[in-house]
Amino acid sequence: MSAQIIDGKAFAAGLRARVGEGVAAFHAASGRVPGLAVVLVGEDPASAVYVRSKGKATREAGMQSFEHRLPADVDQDDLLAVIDRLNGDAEVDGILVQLPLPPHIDEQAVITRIDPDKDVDGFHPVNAGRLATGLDGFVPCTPAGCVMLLKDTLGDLSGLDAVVIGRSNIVGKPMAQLLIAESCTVTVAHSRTRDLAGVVARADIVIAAVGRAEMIKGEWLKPGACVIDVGINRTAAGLVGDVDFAGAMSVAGAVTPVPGGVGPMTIACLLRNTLISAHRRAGVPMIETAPNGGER
Ligand SMILES: Nc1nc(=O)c2c([nH]1)NC[C@@H]1CN(c3ccc(C(=O)N[C@@H](CCC(=O)O)C(=O)O)cc3)C=[N+]21
Repeated sequence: MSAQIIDGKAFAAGLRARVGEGVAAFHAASGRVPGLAVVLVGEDPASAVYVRSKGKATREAGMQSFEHRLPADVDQDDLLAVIDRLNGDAEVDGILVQLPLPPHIDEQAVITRIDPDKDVDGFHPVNAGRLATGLDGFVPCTPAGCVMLLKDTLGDLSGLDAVVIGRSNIVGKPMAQLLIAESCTVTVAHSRTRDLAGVVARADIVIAAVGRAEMIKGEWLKPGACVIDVGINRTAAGLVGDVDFAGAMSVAGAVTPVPGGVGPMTIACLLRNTLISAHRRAGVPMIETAPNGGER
């Protein structure tokens, strides 16, 4: 038996096309085009690639892309001044500061400086609090994309056992919040979890976000489980996820590939959040772009 491969790349292309239609409708209603500002500090090649593909996707959706490149040794105060300027710029609906930042910069101070109502990454503590309490805000893009793929694959998630492996502020914690909101029974596992294999064995839904190549083994899975692999690990053998893909394929019901799974959804959800922000800031009601509801 072989699992269904969840085609995140195709789903994300559809979502980006609908966001593009939403951009055109917003332009017709408001006379302006949504804008996303991306700030890149330093010249890390992987980050530069991501920033370039975000800029390209932003323009393809009909939005404005503002790119700010700062040297690796930039003063924290100068970076904060750039954020202040973007916070006050009416053309900018979304601000993304590419992470990680160089070690001399206080990442939390930078994230907290972004206007929560332009924080399309959903990393500001105000947005984390809104998500935890069920208020409208911005949901982090990777977990939002994972929920869309889960609903597309499984339909209603209510009552399912979900295990989130990883407890980062960016993926694991917001992922758990979203699954709680979908009425799953949620377990959050991490590096100190005892008997990870035993925890995974009970799960109808497995979200792997540990950042360790092929750590989650196919034999651990409950037969028929839906496996969402958030990992992107560069190895000698190429790009691999946090899940042993071949092993998972012979036990699971459905699996996301790496690449072509969660990654493209992250960018599509970033564009969707920017469109949502533009509508909120202009006071224009928005037509839903996610096929299965999407997240706040
Ligand atoms: N403030 C901030 N927000 C982010 O959302 C953010 C960030 N910082 N720092 C870096 C990570 C990483 N990230 C990815 C986005 C898309 C793919 C993606 O599209 N991947 C493709 C191609 C992978 C490849 O070939 O390299 C795929 O998985 O199929 C991957 C990774 C966003 N990040």
